[in-house]
Amino acid sequence: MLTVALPKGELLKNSIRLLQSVGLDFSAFLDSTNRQLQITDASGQAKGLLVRGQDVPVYVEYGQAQLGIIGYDVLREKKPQVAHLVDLQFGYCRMSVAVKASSAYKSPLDLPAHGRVASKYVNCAREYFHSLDLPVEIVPLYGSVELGPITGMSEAIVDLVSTGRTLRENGLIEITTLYESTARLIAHPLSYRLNMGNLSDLIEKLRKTVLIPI
Ligand SMILES: Nc1ncnc2c1ncn2[C@@H]1O[C@H](COP(=O)(O)OP(=O)(O)OP(=O)(O)O)[C@@H](O)[C@H]1O
Ligand SMILES: O=P(O)(O)OC[C@H]1O[C@H](OP(=O)(O)OP(=O)(O)O)[C@H](O)[C@@H]1O
Repeated sequence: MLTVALPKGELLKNSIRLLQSVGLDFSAFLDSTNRQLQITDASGQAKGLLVRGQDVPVYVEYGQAQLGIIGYDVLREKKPQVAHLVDLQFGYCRMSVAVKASSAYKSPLDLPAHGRVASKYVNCAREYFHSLDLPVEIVPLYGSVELGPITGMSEAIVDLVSTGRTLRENGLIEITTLYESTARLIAHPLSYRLNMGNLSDLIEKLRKTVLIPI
């Protein structure tokens, strides 16, 4: 039986809707009273694993799940050994550099050499500033990174922006975008190559569903 790793949080609802459109019903994961982390879909065709977004590529890389749904930002940050199959076109956000609106930094190149940049996405942040040849200290945080510049701990942040509301309500502005992100369908490379459990059929159905907006 095929196993699909589904991300908790922001991408869960749309992931479940997408799988429902190809006949796989994991809506039990949306029930707030549910504590089961592994369920079989209502038609008995596939198993679903409910995991933290960052962990989806881990289950897929190790082959415990043949398919997974994950934000492109996580793929950029973790560079897992997985097959990257379909842009699912939901979960839009962008990875941006932001600073205090009142600061004099209008571009990342205005940031002081050896200044601090707080981020949950340390690899993306490090790669970006390296590409600018601007040495900065990356301060790893697990969330609420907007507090970095507010408290004076860092000059800037590298973080996801979707509606822009969090930045606005915390007096920050974006000064550049590193890349845009949407949800992606990923697969365990060997299972994909060997077409385990007729994986290609399901992938094709998902691809078609994405082309016809749900
Ligand atoms: N406004 C948004 N904020 C954060 N992520 C978003 C947003 N919009 C879309 N996404 C996408 O949703 C994914 C999951 O985001 P979510 O906020 O649920 O988890 P997280 O807080 O990044 O991860 P975790 O809670 O596991 O540490 C992101 O990786 C990104 O691709
Ligand atoms: O542009 P917006 O629509 O306001 O969304 C952006 C916010 O959402 C994410 O945080 P999340 O809710 O994942 O919480 P976190 O700070 O714990 O990462 C991200 O880190 C921003 O803080």
